[in-house]
Amino acid sequence: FFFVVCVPMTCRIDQYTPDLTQEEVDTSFRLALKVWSDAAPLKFIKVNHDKADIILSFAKKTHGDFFPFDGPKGVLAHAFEPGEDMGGDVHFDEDEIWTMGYNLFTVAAHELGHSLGLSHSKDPSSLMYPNYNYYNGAQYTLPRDDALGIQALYG
Ligand SMILES: CC(C)C[C@H](C(=O)NO)C(=O)N[C@@H](CC(=O)O)C(=O)NCc1ccccc1
Ligand SMILES: [Ca+2]
Ligand SMILES: [Zn+2]
Ligand SMILES: [Zn+2]
Repeated sequence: FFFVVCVPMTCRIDQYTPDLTQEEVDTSFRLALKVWSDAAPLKFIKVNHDKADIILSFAKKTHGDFFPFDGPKGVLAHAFEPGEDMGGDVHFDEDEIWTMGYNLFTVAAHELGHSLGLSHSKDPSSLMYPNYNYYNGAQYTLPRDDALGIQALYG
């Protein structure tokens, strides 16, 4: 028997999108976080004050980092690998039309993989594959490749 210590990560939603209600955004993010905390000893704590490990926000075009978004389509979002300040943060391209389940959950789950330290996978069936595949948030199970990846980091 070994005692698994959960790695606590604080999360904050900085900017919402007009495409969805606050409740829908919170739900999509909660489901996306759960994908990872179900696969590795991670604990996500939602905070509202400033300091947080993972800050999620929506932005368009140039938005304060060196990776301006590109308008509709193309890049949908990006995330920074774990670290100080912008480390772990996730930015969603506001020029996309964000919808419930269809894509906010999927993109958030993919981006959070980056926030936790995972890079893109070559396995086309993985969540961390560079190209977008639709997954339904309801009965989603993390592909094996991604589960192995996150356990290599936090298992
Ligand atoms: C070079 C980076 C900044 C490209 C960017 C990405 O991978 N962010 O994590 C991105 O938005 N990729 C698109 C690729 C594409 O348009 O097909 C994407 O849909 N990312 C979200 C995604 C990718 C795979 C599975 C689920 C969601
Ligand atoms: Ca875009
Ligand atoms: Zn950004
Ligand atoms: Zn990616």
